[in-house]
Amino acid sequence: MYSTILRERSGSIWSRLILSRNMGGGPRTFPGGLNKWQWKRMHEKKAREKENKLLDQEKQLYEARIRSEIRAKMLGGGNRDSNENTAAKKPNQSHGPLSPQEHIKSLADRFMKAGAEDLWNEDDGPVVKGSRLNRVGNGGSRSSSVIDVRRLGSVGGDGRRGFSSMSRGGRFKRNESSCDEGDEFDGRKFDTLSPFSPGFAGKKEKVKSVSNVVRNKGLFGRRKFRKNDSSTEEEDSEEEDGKMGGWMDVRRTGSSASLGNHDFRLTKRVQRNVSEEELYPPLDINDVREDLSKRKSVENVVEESGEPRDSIYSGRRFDESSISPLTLKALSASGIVKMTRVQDATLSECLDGQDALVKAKTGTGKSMAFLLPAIETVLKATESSNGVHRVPPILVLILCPTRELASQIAAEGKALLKYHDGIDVQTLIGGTRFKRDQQRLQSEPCQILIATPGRLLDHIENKSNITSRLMALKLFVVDEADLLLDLGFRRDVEKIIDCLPRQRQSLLFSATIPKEVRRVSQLVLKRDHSYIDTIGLGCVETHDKVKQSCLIAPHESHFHLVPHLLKEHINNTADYKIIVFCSTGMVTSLMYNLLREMKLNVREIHARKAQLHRTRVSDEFKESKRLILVTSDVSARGMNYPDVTLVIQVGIPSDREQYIHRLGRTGREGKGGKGLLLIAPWERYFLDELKDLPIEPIQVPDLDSRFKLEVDESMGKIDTSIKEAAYHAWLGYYNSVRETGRDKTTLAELANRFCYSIGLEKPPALFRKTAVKMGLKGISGIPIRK
Ligand SMILES: Nc1ncnc2c1ncn2[C@@H]1O[C@H](COP(=O)(O)OP(=O)(O)OP(=O)(O)O)[C@@H](O)[C@H]1O
Repeated sequence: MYSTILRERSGSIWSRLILSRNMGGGPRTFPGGLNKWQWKRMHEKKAREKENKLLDQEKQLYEARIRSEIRAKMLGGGNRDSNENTAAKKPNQSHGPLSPQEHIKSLADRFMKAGAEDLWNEDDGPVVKGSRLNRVGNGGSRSSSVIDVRRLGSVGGDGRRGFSSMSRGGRFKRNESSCDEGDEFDGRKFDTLSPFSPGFAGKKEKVKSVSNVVRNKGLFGRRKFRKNDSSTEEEDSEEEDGKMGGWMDVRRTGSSASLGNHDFRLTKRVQRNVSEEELYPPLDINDVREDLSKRKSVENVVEESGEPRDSIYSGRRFDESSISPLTLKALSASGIVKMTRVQDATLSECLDGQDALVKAKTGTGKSMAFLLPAIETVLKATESSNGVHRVPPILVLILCPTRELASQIAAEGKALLKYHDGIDVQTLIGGTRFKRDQQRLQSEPCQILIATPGRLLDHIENKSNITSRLMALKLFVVDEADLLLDLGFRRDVEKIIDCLPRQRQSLLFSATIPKEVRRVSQLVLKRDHSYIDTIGLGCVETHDKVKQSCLIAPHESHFHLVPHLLKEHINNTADYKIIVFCSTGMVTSLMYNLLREMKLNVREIHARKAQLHRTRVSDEFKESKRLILVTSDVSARGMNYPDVTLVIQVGIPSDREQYIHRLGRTGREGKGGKGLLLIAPWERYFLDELKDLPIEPIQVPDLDSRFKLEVDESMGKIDTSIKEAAYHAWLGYYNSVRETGRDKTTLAELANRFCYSIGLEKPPALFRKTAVKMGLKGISGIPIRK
């Protein structure tokens, strides 16, 4: 009956349409009171949606088919295709439109630029015991390898490890992704790459560990990864600070959510369920011996140079190198004569035009290690060019994660260019007007550009003439490379790389280079790049002169303990300079307000603050003594605040690397310092990640009741909205930490304890949508807004 009515109704509509069309001009109104164009647009939209849905379904089916195919091969079906040659002869055998080989080839095309083509090969796929390993080994014959780093990789003895652990849904590495407010995470999904994604095989690289040059023959297992599905702040989408990602579980890890107007920091830490040995099989003992003996001989050289063992300097002087006299003049004007070890180890390699991945401890002069070759590159290119450009091309591009760091590197570059006429450095960073950037780039052309990825990409995508100016690029530097190649930034970096010429030199620098980053570094670097590690095998990334301690105390006592610890340090250190790191911007803000109420000399920096404020405070903190800076992770990387005497980290950092970078704000240029990690008993598990670092546990100090009262009174004076925002941020942060995020009831309890400890009478309600996203709807203790 309904269908008859419908037919009748639709019939009447169509007959009316036809009738009116015959009358000319078409109907004035369509069903629902829509006009002709609205009606047309509605149908177009519906068609598009349908098409997208179909495409999505098709994509999912395709991926599922490939996954099951791989799983089948891994779980005993391996024999079916054990002969890779056979597989190679039968493309399209069972993968519908694309065989794995074709698929890899298509991915290879995407990444096909100098150095990246070898991320992929036709053999990529489930590896059969022996055969692949042997082939890779043979392929590596031209290497003068000391350590077969291939064995570090996930393709181990049975040749299937990396892949099999993945296909089992295994986790690879904790995922760390933390974003401070204003990051670019806002709701963007970083989609899953194909199961074949970063599968790297059979590659070579030179590995130079202070002295020893080792060829890395390829350490490449497979990873499937997905950026956290997290949404954060809406405010400044360009802000990159604190934007971090990490390798993830094959499955989506934890839940995360938008916290509306509250800041958010996302961390997913995924515990391994495959052993370290399984992922990174042990090195051959002979290789290690050879490596160590080489290292010893270099250490002797360093000792012979007259520099103390723990000195950051190598003993070589800059005037012994081939850098230009004008740069030398600028160096000596700044009182810089001797090279640090990282500068010594990298300078000749970088000046030779080699690609390099460089690891050196925090505060040892990495910026200068890439700025000096950058200047030489410009000099060389300008000499050889005929100088006919109306606007000089950008010859050097330096990418770094935060605005403050970009400005700092630019200032250092300008100091080195003091006596060079006609060479200039510019920055492209968020927090400034886009149009103004364009005008500045036009009116004050530069050869060296220092940029944060988001803003540079904005310029590239908005078709300002930056893309054409980048066509002549000679040198591409990525500072804090592990962070920029991690998932939070990698897509942007990939897009930027797509705009750069293939013929270029690339340098990656960081104080921490996890093995995973070594693997993906080939997205940027050429196959034959050097790996220069001035820290060395078996040595820790932190400085001996920095005394590290850990204090484990209930979370609700942290707001009492921090002022106590600060006062204690201030009383014992005449020229104190302290940085307090908090987990999110809004918690930073709360801590800042508390310390200010307690009449401490304190400043705050986090991504919620306007750029003008951030720059002003950062500059002030650089120059000052007897000052406390409370900050989120925007200050964790690269910032060179001289003479910091103490770094306090409140709550667990996003990962081991972040702990090292935060700690690295003290003990710079070979000086001493102190670091204190303040965590709650239930955060103790994080210490496992730091177990190789010399961290001393310390006793929880006794706080007298008068002091506690003083803190409570000061807390009482803080605006409730700041506390509520801090509670939400806290909840968001720990909800996204895997260990705490998966047990929502416990999380709610912990959050409530935090809430009472900051003087809130009851937990502030969450938006329903937010609670749903966070998986907290219906959890007792989590109030929802009506
Ligand atoms: N050869 C040198 N002699 C004296 N001072 C130097 C030398 N090289 C660099 N410096 C100074 O050392 C300080 C730290 O350098 P820089 O910020 O480049 O360290 P970094 O290794 O990049 O640290 P991070 O890992 O935290 O980014 C700076 O003030 C820099 O000017």
